[in-house]
Amino acid sequence: MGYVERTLGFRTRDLDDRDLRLVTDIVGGTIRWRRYLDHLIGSLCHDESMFRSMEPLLLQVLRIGFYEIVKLNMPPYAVVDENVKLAKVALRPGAGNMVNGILRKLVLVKENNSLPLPKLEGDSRTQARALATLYSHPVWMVRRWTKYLGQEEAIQLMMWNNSDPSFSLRANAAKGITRDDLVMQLNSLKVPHEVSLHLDDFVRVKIGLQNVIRAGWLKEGLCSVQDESAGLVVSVVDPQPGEDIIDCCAAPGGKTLYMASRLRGKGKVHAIDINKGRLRILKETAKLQKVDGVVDTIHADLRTFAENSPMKSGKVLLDAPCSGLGVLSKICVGIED
Ligand SMILES: C[S@@+](CC[C@H](N)C(=O)[O-])C[C@H]1O[C@@H](n2cnc3c(N)ncnc32)[C@H](O)[C@@H]1O
Repeated sequence: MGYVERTLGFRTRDLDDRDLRLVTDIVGGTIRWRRYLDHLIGSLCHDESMFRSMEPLLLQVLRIGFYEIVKLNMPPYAVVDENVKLAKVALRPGAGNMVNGILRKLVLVKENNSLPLPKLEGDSRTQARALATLYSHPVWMVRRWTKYLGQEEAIQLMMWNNSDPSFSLRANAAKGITRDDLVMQLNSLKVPHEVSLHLDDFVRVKIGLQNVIRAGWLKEGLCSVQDESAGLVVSVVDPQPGEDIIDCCAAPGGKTLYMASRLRGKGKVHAIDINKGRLRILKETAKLQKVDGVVDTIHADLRTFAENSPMKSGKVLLDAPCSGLGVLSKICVGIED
């Protein structure tokens, strides 16, 4: 699920759809582009020490203003006005003057097409540092991707990471929900969507996830947020009613639950995981999604599990821990060096 949406939670309940999307975008965008924004803010401060010693809240207000002007291309003077007000309310009147001064400098350099950004030149280390700023990624990541993929592909990957993520929803067949039901619900919520080209139960959603959350469909287990890529893995396993399947690194259960729903009440998915807390989430979600009858959770370390347990199955899924770098656009974290 979108981490930003989840973090904002109830604080946004009084906003209309348009404002909600804007807030979500600003929060996600300022986190994603932090390195880039901080570089610009630092460059437009009088000196390095002014930037280094800036109060966190003031820096945050500036990041919002910079993001709105540079990345969202919002009307600059409205942005200055709003963020000056914000600084005055959040901090004190004097902070408004400072925000005013720095944002106006930004408006000027942007209008003159002279944003103080690093040039892509020099040795590979210098270029990596420039790319890290331009695309707001840690230097080590830029160096690793440039080495393995080449500069062009590394840039494409970083642009993808910083783009707005899209999500997929899976209709929960175990609760009698078809994709058509899900589409009808999305239509009634006015959430733009398109059906998956690859998976019968999936619908793609770019914006409006908050509306789905508010409608309670996720809480009631009628559908779940699941990547199509995860769904495709399950398609390869192709669970059939009556089968016994072992899911070796199962929690929090995205693939287990989809496999379970495809068993149509007959068979078992044996869900093994070393992490008790994550396994508990899996168990609770299985109940919510009405597949608990075909899910058997096993708290165990896979490295020793096989020695003590003679479990056999024709189908075994191993979704081992990974770096998580493939889902950066979705989890929207500030990635540090
Ligand atoms: C990539 S996640 C699995 C995601 C899951 N398949 C899904 O679709 O939601 C990897 C999981 O492996 C588990 N894990 C790591 N080492 C393990 C071990 N030695 N034995 C069992 N599970 C392990 C972690 O606790 C984590 O939940």
